[in-house]
Amino acid sequence: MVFIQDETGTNEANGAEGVGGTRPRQGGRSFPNLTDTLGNSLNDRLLFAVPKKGRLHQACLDLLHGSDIQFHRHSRLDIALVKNLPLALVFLPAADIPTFVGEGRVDLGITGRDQVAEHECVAPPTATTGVEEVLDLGFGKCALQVQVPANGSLAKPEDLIGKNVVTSFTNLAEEYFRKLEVEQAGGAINGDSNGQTKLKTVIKYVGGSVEAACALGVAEGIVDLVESGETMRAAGLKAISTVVSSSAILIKSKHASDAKLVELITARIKGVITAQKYVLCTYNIERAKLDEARKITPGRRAPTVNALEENGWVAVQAMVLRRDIAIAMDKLTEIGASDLIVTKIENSRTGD
Ligand SMILES: Nc1ncnc2c1ncn2[C@@H]1O[C@H](COP(=O)(O)OP(=O)(O)OP(=O)(O)O)[C@@H](O)[C@H]1O
Ligand SMILES: O=P(O)(O)OC[C@H]1O[C@H](OP(=O)(O)OP(=O)(O)O)[C@H](O)[C@@H]1O
Repeated sequence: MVFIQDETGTNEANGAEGVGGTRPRQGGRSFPNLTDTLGNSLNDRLLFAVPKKGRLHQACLDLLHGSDIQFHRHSRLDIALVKNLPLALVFLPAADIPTFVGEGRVDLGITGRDQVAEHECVAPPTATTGVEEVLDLGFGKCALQVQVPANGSLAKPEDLIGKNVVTSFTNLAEEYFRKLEVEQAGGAINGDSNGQTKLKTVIKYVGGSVEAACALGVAEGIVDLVESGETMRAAGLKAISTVVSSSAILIKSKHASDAKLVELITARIKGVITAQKYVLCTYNIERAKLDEARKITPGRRAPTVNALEENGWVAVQAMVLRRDIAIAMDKLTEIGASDLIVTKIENSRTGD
């Protein structure tokens, strides 16, 4: 349960500084379970939902740290007041974050794109509800895939029609097999009394260890997340189709209460993400080779070039994608660059 206590009797909101300040409580948001003192302070704060456990949790904490969002989370409490911004963090399961943000109860959130897609199957966005994607955070990359026993007879998703499929993503799985069944029936399948098409495929929910379902005889196939593929291989499964590709995303509500603060947090997070993606490469090169060198390290806008005291030589500095740096260094060395230095970027603001 999400709740908060004021253990010290102090109102930490009074210490909040910076963007935002005291704002009127946003429309429709109420926290009946909160004590008065901290309830008031929460209503003056932007609420930011963060996965409380699982694969995205630590990466989110690192991102908050890099963005200088300072907080102390009391043990067992799912809300933490941020010390240096009018912001409160709400620790929730990744699967629930699209609901809270989509209904405007929480302003910002980080979750997987797969979780947003799963939520939108049952709560399609309207003009006033639903989430808006602000940023792709570049971590938590995985794919929700249809998987079957590697040495079995099933080879394509259509082979699972009418069979048992186990998943934690029942909405996406239902939507996926409904489409397949409609396609197989040439566009028409029997409707039930609500006009909803009746699925032949049986979709069963399990909360975790989905990969065990086939070996245990609960299902002929599963719909589950794959990153490295190790879990799938170890369970003797193979992927036969991808339902959704996912990564962690920053989302916001359509009613976010403090647009300026949302912008500031987005800029900080973007700065940290960019810093993680790039390194700074500096080297010396003969001016005659500068054009070639610029092609290898074009920088984000352009490289910085400074004249060296030594005649005919320049010093170059450029941001290079971390994943490309080894090849760039090989190529620079080949054309005669010297004194190559690669530096980690701690933080950044790139202005785009
Ligand atoms: N193997 C993975 N690699 C990368 N990202 C993943 C992986 N598994 C899950 N994710 C991402 O993390 C999100 C949360 O999944 P996870 O299973 O960690 O959450 P949880 O169910 O809250 O935690 P737990 O499984 O520990 O109870 C997923 O929706 C997906 O976006
Ligand atoms: O392709 P891989 O790198 O092996 O990752 C895939 C596994 O990761 C997730 O489960 P997780 O380990 O989070 O635990 P869970 O089974 O309890 O959900 C997912 O459900 C797969 O089981």
